[in-house]
Amino acid sequence: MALKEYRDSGHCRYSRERRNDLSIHTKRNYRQVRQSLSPRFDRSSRRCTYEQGHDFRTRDRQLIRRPSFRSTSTAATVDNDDDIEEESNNEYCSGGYHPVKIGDRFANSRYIAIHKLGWGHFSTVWLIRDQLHGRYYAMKVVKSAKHYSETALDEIKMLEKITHTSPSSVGARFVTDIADHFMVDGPNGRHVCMTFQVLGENLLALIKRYDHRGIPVPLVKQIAKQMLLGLDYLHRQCGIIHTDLKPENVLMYLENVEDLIRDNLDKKQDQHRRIRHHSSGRGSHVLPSDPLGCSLTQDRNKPMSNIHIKIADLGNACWLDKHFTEDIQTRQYRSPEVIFGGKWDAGADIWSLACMIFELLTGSYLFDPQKDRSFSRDDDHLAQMIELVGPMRPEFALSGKRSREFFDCHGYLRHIRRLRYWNLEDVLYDKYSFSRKDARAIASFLLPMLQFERRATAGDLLHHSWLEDTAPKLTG
Ligand SMILES: Nc1ncnc2c1ncn2[C@@H]1O[C@H](COP(=O)(O)OP(=O)(O)OP(=O)(O)O)[C@@H](O)[C@H]1O
Repeated sequence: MALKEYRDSGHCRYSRERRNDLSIHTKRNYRQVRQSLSPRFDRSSRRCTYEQGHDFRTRDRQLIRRPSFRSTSTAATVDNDDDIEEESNNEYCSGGYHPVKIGDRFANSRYIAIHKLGWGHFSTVWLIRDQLHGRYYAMKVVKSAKHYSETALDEIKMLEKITHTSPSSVGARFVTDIADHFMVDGPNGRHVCMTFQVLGENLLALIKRYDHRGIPVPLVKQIAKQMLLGLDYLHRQCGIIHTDLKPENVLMYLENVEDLIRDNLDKKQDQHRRIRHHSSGRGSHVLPSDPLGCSLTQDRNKPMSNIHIKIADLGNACWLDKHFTEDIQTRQYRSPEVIFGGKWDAGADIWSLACMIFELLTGSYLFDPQKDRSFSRDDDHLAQMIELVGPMRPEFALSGKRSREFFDCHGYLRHIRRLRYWNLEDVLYDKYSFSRKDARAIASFLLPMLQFERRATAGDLLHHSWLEDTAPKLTG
């Protein structure tokens, strides 16, 4: 079965299909309908945003603050997915990407471009060598248009806060920090550049490696613990909310990365030389992303027993006390308060984390709402949440700027009246075949993160019994 077909899109969708033979919900239409992307420009935050429509089972999920609707990772290149494999040559234009060539020098010749690691809508990412210390870094070269540069400058402030607040605290190990930043001038304008530690594949690649059947529980526990330590550091010590947590934005850390890079470079250089020669002849700027992360993880069939992750891509992050936009979070990981325009805080990240952990355990989205003739994608999303977690207090449901679009004056959903409850423990047991004991333990860990109000904090969750035997051990 094709990977794309295999990956289902949320247990609730299936549950409705299964249970609603004659109900109004049978009218919900789950055909794969691609809606056109409709750009909205958020003037208050100077950020262009996109709402991507129904596009389930594609690898990449919508991104909000930046006009970013597709990015690719090294893993995508290797898996030959049906994603767009490289950035568009058309975006090498004024305001767009900087045309980096292998061997180009940056920051007064301190850094030299070695090869391409990946790209996003916002930037291209390059392996560079620091000529001063002989170390390797990943360099993000951001598009030059004003809103990209301004967003990147905000990102740098937050990355510097992360880097300097308490680098020796255990949580800091699980969040990406910044090594250097500088500007580069080129034919398409002035570009912000940032350098980072070189990391490996993202967690979506790991989900794929396990054929979307779920990552082994001990590995998921390690990821959950590290994510919570990282988030506790981000939220409590740095005062930062990530706002776009999802498997794509969590990268795997590589041991002995410098040695691995050196081992891999020789064989790749020939290939690059050929590609550079080939592409320059046609006036193309696009070099293929090198699947460095994949080759560096070496034997992909070898069972993994330990994992070390880093929370990455702070490009959509904001301060606890200064939000740049109210349009946050990728659809499937979006919290209810964000959907109905209520107040949100660091708890929004905790909601996303619960969705992410469920996905790591099962290979499926926790929520993947779809629109239909009689209800919107937001209506369906809120309905799925209530079906899983239980009813919302009317005061909570009606507390947002957009609440009246979705809820009547009693706090009931306006457009979807008939709900079928299916609690998380039963979903894990019935649909995903966890034992009753495991299902209960997982649900007891995830449900405090899915509370509509008084959601657990990262610090609270670190002490949950589900993570008791998982490293790193907490002191004190
Ligand atoms: N530190 C790193 N080490 C290795 N590869 C990296 C690193 N950072 C980013 N990459 C690679 O570059 C790709 C693009 O990075 P990233 O997603 O941060 O870019 P972006 O322009 O912010 O994209 P997006 O459209 O996702 O917002 C990643 O998918 C990954 O493959």
